[in-house]
Amino acid sequence: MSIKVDNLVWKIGNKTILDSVSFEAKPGKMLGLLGPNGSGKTSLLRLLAGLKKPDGGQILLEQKDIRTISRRAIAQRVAFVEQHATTNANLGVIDVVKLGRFPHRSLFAGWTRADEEAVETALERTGMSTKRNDRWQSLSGGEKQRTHIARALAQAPSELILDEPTNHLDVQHQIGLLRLVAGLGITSIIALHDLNHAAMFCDELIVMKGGRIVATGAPDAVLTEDLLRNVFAVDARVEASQYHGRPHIHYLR
Ligand SMILES: Nc1ncnc2c1ncn2[C@@H]1O[C@H](COP(=O)(O)OP(=O)(O)OP(=O)(O)O)[C@@H](O)[C@H]1O
Repeated sequence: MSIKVDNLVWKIGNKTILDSVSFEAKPGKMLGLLGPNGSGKTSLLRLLAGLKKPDGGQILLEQKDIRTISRRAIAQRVAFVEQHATTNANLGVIDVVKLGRFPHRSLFAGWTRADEEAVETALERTGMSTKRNDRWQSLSGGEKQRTHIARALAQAPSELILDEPTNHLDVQHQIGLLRLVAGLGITSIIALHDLNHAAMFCDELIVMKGGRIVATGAPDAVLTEDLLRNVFAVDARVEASQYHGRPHIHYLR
């Protein structure tokens, strides 16, 4: 068990945003978080990253309640890329990526070789090496997103949480990013809107609707025609892809 969520409840005022949410993210596996707009994906991810406190239930990180773990200790193992991630406007790409090393550095230690290597590898893996000296403000939406992902990778996390990380990326970089995350071998939880991409790359899926989990399991068990109709309100046909064996959804016109 890497992250375990038990009967989680989160409210804003009187409104219940997350209700009785329970699941496990297995070590080293890629868990896809799906659901229509407003179903609670971002809220759940923010709680998992320790940015919000639950009103009920608990989140366990390696069997320890997240409320008993310090912010710094959480940041040393959990990296979170938010959906509308922004950053201080005057930084260069390399400065943003270096921020990922912050949780690992002690007050008096200088910049180490390990810090340098983590930053270089992260820039390389996200295809941002050649843009290292560019200013944040000069980047395209997709390049900003890739820079934030590089920052998260530089953090060398054991759990990586990504909120719609592909939403600004061209198709090459969407596939590249999903392939990268799938190949990292760390526990990842990733909110996605593209159900075919989720089916192709994720080991397991969670589907949310109205703040509750309505389905969990392997992509072929979860992505049924009934679920697509009932949860996403689309008519579709699902077949096993002859190219990758995972489910492939054909939406009907
Ligand atoms: N600060 C807030 N005040 C009131 N309601 C909120 C607030 N933040 C989120 N909500 C509500 O919580 C619900 C879940 O929102 P959330 O952003 O978690 O959904 P989501 O599944 O990530 O949606 P999307 O796919 O559109 O990004 C929505 O109904 C939203 O209106």
